[in-house]
Amino acid sequence: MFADKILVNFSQIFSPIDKGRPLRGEEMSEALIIEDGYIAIKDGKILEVGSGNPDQKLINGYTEIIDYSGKLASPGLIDCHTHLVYGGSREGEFAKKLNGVSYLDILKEGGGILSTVKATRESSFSVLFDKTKRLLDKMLVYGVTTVEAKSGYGLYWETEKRQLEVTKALNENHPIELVSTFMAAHAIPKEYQENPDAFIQLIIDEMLPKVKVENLAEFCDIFCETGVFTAEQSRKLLTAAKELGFKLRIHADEIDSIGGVDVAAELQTLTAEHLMAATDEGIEKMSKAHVIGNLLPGTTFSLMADTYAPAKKMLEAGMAITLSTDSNPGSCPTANIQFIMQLGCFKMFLTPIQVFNAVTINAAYAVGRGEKIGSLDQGKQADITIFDATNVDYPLYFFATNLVMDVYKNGEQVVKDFVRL
Ligand SMILES: O=C(O)CC1=NCN=C1
Ligand SMILES: [Zn+2]
Repeated sequence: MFADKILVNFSQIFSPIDKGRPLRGEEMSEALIIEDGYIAIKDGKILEVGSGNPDQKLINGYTEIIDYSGKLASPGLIDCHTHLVYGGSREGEFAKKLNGVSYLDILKEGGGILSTVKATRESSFSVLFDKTKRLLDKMLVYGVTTVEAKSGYGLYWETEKRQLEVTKALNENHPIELVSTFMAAHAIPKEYQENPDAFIQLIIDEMLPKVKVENLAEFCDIFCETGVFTAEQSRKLLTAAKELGFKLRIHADEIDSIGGVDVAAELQTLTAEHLMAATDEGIEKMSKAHVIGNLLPGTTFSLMADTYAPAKKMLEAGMAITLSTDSNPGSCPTANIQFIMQLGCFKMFLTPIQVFNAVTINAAYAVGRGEKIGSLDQGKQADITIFDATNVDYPLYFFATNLVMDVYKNGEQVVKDFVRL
C-alpha cells in the first residue's frame, strides 16, 4: 500500500509498547527507541514505522517525503487532566499564596474555585469559547494533540451545560481532540454549604441524566477533599454515575487523605487524580484495583508545597501512572505539559522513558482512547509530535524551553516550524 507521506531520517522515534492496557510498574521503563527512523502515514493513520530507508513498496509518485534529520518524534502528547473552560483568572490570590494562605483557606473564604464559578457564570458561550480556544492553541504548540476537559465552574446546570457545550464545540473546531468530563461536584455552592448532601442529590437527580441524554461528557469526576466532598458523598455520586454508564475519575488525596482512594479502589474508577497525600496502603489498593494514578506535579509546584505524589513508590507497587497539567486558574495556571514532564523527572525522579509513557500510551488509556491514540502502532491515528532534539532524554534535560517544532493530528500538519520562528 502506498503512503500519502513519509517522515524520514529521525534521529530517534519514541514508540511506546502498547499492551492493550496501561503500562504498569516496571513496564513503564520500556519502549521502542528507533534510531534513524521513519513514519509512513496513510489516510491519517500510521501505516508503518521503521528504521533506515522506507521500503519502496510504500512510495509512489504522490508520496510526500519529509526530512526530519536530527529530530525526535513521539506520539502526540496527551494532557489527561485539565479544568480548561472557565471565566476570569485568579492572579489576585497569588499574593495571599505567597504570604502563606492555604488553598483550602482561600476556598473557605469564598475565593478559589468559587470565585472562578462567579466569573464563569458571568461569561457567555462565545467568551468561554474564544478564551478556551486560545488556551488550546498554546497547548498545541507544546505538542499536545488530545486533552481531557472538565466542567465544574458552574456547579448549577445552566453554566455546567455551557461549559460542556463549549468543550463539544471546540472538539469540532480545533485540531486538538477533546475528551469531556462532567464535574459539577467540584465545590459546594454557597446555598448548600449547610447541606452538601442535598447538592449531591441535585447533581444525581437533575444533572447526570441530562449530561447523558445530551451526550455532553463521557466521564464523571468529584473533588474528594477536606471542606469539599466526603468519601461517602463521592461514593454516592460516582455509583450513580457508573449506573448511568459514565466512566469514573476522582480527585483524591490532593491535600488530605480522607478516603477518596478507597472509593477509587471499590468502584474501580479509571483514574484517581493528584495523590500528593497518597499512603502506602492506598497505593496498594489502587494497584490491586488497576486504578491509574494521574499525577499533577505542576499543582504541587504552584501551591508551593513540598509533597510531590510518590510516583516511584507507585511504580514499585505495580501501578500505572500518568502525568497531566491540571491546567486551571487557581491551583495550576499553566498550559505547558513539557514543564510537567520535566517536574516528573526533576521532582519525582522518573526517567525520560517513564515520563514519555506517562503522557502518551498511559494517558491514552486514561481518556478511554488507548485503541486509537498514544502509540505509533499500525492503524492508530497519526498524531505525532516532533521535537528539535536528537533523543528522548533531551526535552526533559533541557528544561523550561519549548522544543516542539512540528505537530501532526490525524496525519495533517497542524504546527509547522514553530521552534524555528
Ligand atoms: O482550584 C481550581 O480551580 C481547580 C482545582 N480543583 C481541585 N483542585 C484544584
Ligand atoms: Zn483537577
